[in-house]
Amino acid sequence: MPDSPITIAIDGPSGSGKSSVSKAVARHLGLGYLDTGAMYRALAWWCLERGLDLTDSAAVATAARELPLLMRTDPDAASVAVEGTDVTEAIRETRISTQVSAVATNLDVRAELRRRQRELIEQLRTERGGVVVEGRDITTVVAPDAEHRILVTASEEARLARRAAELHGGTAAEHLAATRDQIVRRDRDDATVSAFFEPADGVTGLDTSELTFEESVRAVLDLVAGRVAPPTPVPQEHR
Ligand SMILES: Nc1ncnc2c1ncn2[C@@H]1O[C@H](COP(=O)(O)OP(=O)(O)O)[C@@H](O)[C@H]1O
Ligand SMILES: Nc1ccn([C@H]2C[C@H](O)[C@@H](COP(=O)(O)OP(=O)(O)O)O2)c(=O)n1
Repeated sequence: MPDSPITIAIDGPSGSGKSSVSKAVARHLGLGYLDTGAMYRALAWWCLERGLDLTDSAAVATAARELPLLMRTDPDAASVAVEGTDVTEAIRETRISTQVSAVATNLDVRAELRRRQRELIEQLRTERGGVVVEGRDITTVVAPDAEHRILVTASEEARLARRAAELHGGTAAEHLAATRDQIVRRDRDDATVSAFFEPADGVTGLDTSELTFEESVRAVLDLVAGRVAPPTPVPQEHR
């Protein structure tokens, strides 16, 4: 456990590598791991399970407040359960990936899930010495006071290729086309409620386009250890 609690906040668009890198960093540092995207996905899964229309904002907001969600935050055994059902795999299905933005762009939903995320972060700081928490609005809204704030990015080409390899086992043209909606359209929708393409003031950008997975993990560990200088603040008159 670190001497004093730390929160490492990581944001980024889909396929930038934030989930896999965050989990590896948490494992390496012995911290908790919180995947906030999984919380939005779990809510989408539960709403569909109950036959709710995802465009019915009031009904979905009520579902967010009632959601019986259990996030397991051990990076070696991270899982998500809703009402006692393990949905870790189910929430990764394409039907969820293509519909989750309808839930994630509901502002009442965001308020409720942010409240839960902050509670979990506090709990992990107390009980585990800290947390690596990743999503779209962690560096800016959920945990702007985090000890470390990083925006992981990658070119659209790299993100498409990574997702296509994960989902379809290859980067052939038809795989890339099938993946495009899940990445490009979803990021565009999600970007209407969070800013995750450019690092906010004080947030360090990390472009993983040309890095291997191991290099990305090492780059985050180096930033956290202070081995790489954080970005120089832009003087006021140059902003
Ligand atoms: N340089 C890299 N950094 C991070 N992930 C990479 C890299 N190169 C390839 N990958 C792979 O790309 C995928 C990224 O997926 P994921 O971590 O789920 O991204 P995100 O959470 O941003 O959507 C993983 O399968 C990961 O192993
Ligand atoms: N803090 C967060 C985390 C995720 N979201 C949204 C964005 C996505 O559409 C969904 C699912 O996020 P997730 O990180 O699982 O998606 P990817 O793994 O990057 O494809 O939730 C959000 O709005 N705010």
